[in-house]
Amino acid sequence: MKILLDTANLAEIEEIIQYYPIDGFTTNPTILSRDSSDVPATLRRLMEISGGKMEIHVQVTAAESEGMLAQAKALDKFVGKGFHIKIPVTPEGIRAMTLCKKAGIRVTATSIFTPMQALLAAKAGADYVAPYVNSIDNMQCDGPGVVSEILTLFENFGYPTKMLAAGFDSVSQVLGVALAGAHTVTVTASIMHKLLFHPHTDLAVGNFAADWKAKFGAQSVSDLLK
Ligand SMILES: O=C[C@H](O)COP(=O)(O)O
Repeated sequence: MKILLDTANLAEIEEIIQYYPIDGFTTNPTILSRDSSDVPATLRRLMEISGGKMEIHVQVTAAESEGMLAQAKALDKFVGKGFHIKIPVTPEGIRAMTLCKKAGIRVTATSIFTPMQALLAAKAGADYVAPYVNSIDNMQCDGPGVVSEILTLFENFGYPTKMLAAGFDSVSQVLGVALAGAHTVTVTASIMHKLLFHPHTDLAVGNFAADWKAKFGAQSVSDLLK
């Protein structure tokens, strides 16, 4: 399963990529307006970090399909390898997805809340669909369940479209979509840390260090081999 970071906060990103195996970045207009005062510079830094090996998802800001296609073409030329254009599943968006696929641009259908929205995006040629798991949960529906239904639809009809589950607020939601078979998830920095954290891991590591120090003091295990 691929793990992307749902942020354009470069300080956060630079810290996280030192520790975790990250496969790319997703942004949207809200994320970029919150995290960036110079969008081309932010994208350039993401491209440097990626080195052409990671996914970079950037969303259209146009409301109609021709504008979406023009923005997708410009962004695709700017970002290059790993670029995906994010397009919401409005009627104009579905039309834009078909146009972008004809232009050879990889498409992530976004703002998805129902299996039928995902099915229409897949029919329009989307490479990824991005349902917002926590928002679906908060509408008293089942976010991971919707992800699972979408994957069943893709399997039923043989669509190659992949799942990019997004909009998480808990580790259990990420586990839920992973168990459902999501190919990729995008998470905030905070969720990324929580995927690993467990107090008993910290306790165990602390106990190992204390037991070692009590017997061998400051010597390390490799010091003993000398
Ligand atoms: O780009 C999509 C975001 O991951 C959605 O997150 P949100 O549901 O927390 O707004």
